[in-house]
Amino acid sequence: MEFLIKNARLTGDNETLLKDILITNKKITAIGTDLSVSVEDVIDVKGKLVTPGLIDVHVHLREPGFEYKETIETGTAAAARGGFTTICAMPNVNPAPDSVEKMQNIKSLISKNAKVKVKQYAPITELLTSDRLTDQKALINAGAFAFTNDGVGVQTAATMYLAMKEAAQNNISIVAHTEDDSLLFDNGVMHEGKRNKELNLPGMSQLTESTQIARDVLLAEATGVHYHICHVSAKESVRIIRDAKKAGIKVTAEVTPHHLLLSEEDILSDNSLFKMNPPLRSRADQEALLEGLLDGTIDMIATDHAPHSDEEKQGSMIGSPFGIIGSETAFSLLYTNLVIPGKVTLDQLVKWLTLKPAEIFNMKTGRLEIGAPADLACFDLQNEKEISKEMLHSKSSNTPFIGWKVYGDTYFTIVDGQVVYQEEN
Ligand SMILES: NC(=O)N[C@@H](CC(=O)O)C(=O)O
Ligand SMILES: [Zn+2]
Repeated sequence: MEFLIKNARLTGDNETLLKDILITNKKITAIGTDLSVSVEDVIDVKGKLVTPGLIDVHVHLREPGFEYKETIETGTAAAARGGFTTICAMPNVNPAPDSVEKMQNIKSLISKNAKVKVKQYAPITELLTSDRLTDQKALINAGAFAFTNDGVGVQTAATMYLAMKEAAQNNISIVAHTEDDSLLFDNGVMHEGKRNKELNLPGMSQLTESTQIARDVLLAEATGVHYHICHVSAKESVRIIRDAKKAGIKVTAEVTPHHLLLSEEDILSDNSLFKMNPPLRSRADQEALLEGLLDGTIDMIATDHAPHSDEEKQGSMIGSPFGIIGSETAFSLLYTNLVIPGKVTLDQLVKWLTLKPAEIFNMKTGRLEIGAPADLACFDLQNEKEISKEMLHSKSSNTPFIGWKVYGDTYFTIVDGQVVYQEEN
């Protein structure tokens, strides 16, 4: 099996230099200008951007247990539609994969239904909410990618400490949704700041996040584990991570597209499409996240694709679940709103979505080089599109970005040399 992608713009090269990429048996086998090979299968992309397939270390596929929101099939179709070729699935499904048997069940659903590469997280503790640690060694043998209780924070320092000690020995990462429930007062639905008061909605303090990060970086230092922080949202968190990195602690962090592109000020009314955890914070927090990404404090961008049904996500924030989808719009939104205005470069954006997660989580993909797996994405930077419900492949459409106009929509996505998404005309 051999095919050729012609006239691709690659990051790192001059915009006008176009290259050809040869794919043989699932691998990239040649990259060059005017590759003179005779293959039958040729896609001429006419100067469109070709990148390594994007990597998303934070998605919710909802299967098993919540198939009305998303399935492995629709969630991976959404990932492919967004240019993602490797995604890491969170364990807050039902039942959560906290035993070998449950992990094997999810792995077999993935091998039957996934359209892109899926790595599966296992819980840090049984049921995600108990203080009983899962059997890390057994779950690693069953294929666990890393350990996280995402959706909820690990509430006691002792539990986190013991989990980290064990993970350090097993040479595996602890990935944390940081939220101290004891600092959550009155069932907050948005950032405790200016706008929640104007809208008369209960707030969630940034302290729930930043204080738990402070605790955890010290535990990470003591145990030597690799500690990765999910969806950082507050400027205080950025400061702690920056200091922890300076101190040589093995901490890494991700930020979502929505926390980079929106703040509480964009919430004009009580609309559940703007409800996510952590919430959109202040303009100063939003700016600190971009600064943190630019100076290397924050390592990568991850979507936190969190589908919920229309019924669940209509009306008020009060009573609706936290979370918005993100796989399909991440690249185009970030390209349009960060690269075009010159806040970040295209090379930086692509690295935060490919090489950085690959390096930190030891993945072979995420690189466009000879010998690498033929996981590729192609984006159309020339034509503008409006984000609409109809274009989405996810089962859900809970995103506040519907109606936004973007450049950089996905043209095609290739996994192991197979086209898994192609734009329809
Ligand atoms: N981010 C969210 O608001 N929701 C996520 C959970 C999570 O990632 O914390 C979900 O599972 O819906
Ligand atoms: Zn989370």
